[in-house]
Amino acid sequence: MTQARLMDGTATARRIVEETARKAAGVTERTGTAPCLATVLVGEDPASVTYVRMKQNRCREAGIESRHVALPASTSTEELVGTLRELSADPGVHGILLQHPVGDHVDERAAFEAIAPEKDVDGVTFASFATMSFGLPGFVSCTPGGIMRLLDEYGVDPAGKRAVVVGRSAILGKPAGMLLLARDATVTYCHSRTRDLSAAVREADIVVAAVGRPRLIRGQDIKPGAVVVDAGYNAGNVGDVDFDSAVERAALITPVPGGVGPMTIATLLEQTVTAAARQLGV
Ligand SMILES: Nc1nc(=O)c2c([nH]1)NC[C@@H]1CN(c3ccc(C(=O)N[C@@H](CCC(=O)O)C(=O)O)cc3)C=[N+]21
Repeated sequence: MTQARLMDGTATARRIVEETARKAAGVTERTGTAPCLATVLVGEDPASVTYVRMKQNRCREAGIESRHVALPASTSTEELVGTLRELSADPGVHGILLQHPVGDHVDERAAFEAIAPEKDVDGVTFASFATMSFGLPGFVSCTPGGIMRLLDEYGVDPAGKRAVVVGRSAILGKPAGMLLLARDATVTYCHSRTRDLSAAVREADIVVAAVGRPRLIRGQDIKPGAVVVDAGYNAGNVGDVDFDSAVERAALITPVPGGVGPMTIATLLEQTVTAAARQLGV
């Protein structure tokens, strides 16, 4: 068996960001206002700080302004909701990203729901989940949206295929399965209560690993010729897939880093410019 072909998220994301930068410049030229993304971070978790900084850097490269709101770890649900409502009402802000996680004492769902749907460029609100589930136009969760774009880029049509999503989180596993379902895949969700995960994964034509368990999915569980998408983000840039063994069985596989991560950010930028264009009437 030959080794899998890599799905290059870095190169694909770079093309998307370049295209997004052209669109952002168009919006700025026609309206005199640059697209603006507000990033909200609760606490100082080093990984979250790094991710938010990467998002801001990509924004700058694409001609998107970013406005950062750093809140202390002690922030209450009410305070966070208040901040997000203000940003939702602020005409100078076109997109809002509340970095997950927000801390156990905060009601993250209540916070997400304080984001105006038209500014939900991270695709975390119930409104966005509904449109994703029905395959209707709207903002998609950034990592799942980035995954679908990468599959398209590499000619993978989910229709009729067995897709197994490992993980069911609100902004990753669950919407990833919904987007695959909307594209006519036969979707199975696996999670911490699944019996015989290996048996389920072995049935998959498309595997999306999104649990945050380093190297949980091994090559021996991959059906030969399957498409393997590693959406796990764990400390030290280790994915949820054991790449070295999986690459021997898969037909296509995403590396970590350089796979799903850059696509997540590219999707966020693209949706921010779309939101700005709509709000500015172009
Ligand atoms: N509301 C919310 N939306 C998110 O989309 C969101 C979030 N919260 N919380 C955390 C996760 C994680 N996440 C990543 C984004 C980019 C990379 C990424 O680009 N990683 C690089 C490597 C980064 C490095 O070199 O350190 C890569 O995979 O090539 C990784 C992880 C977005 N998330």
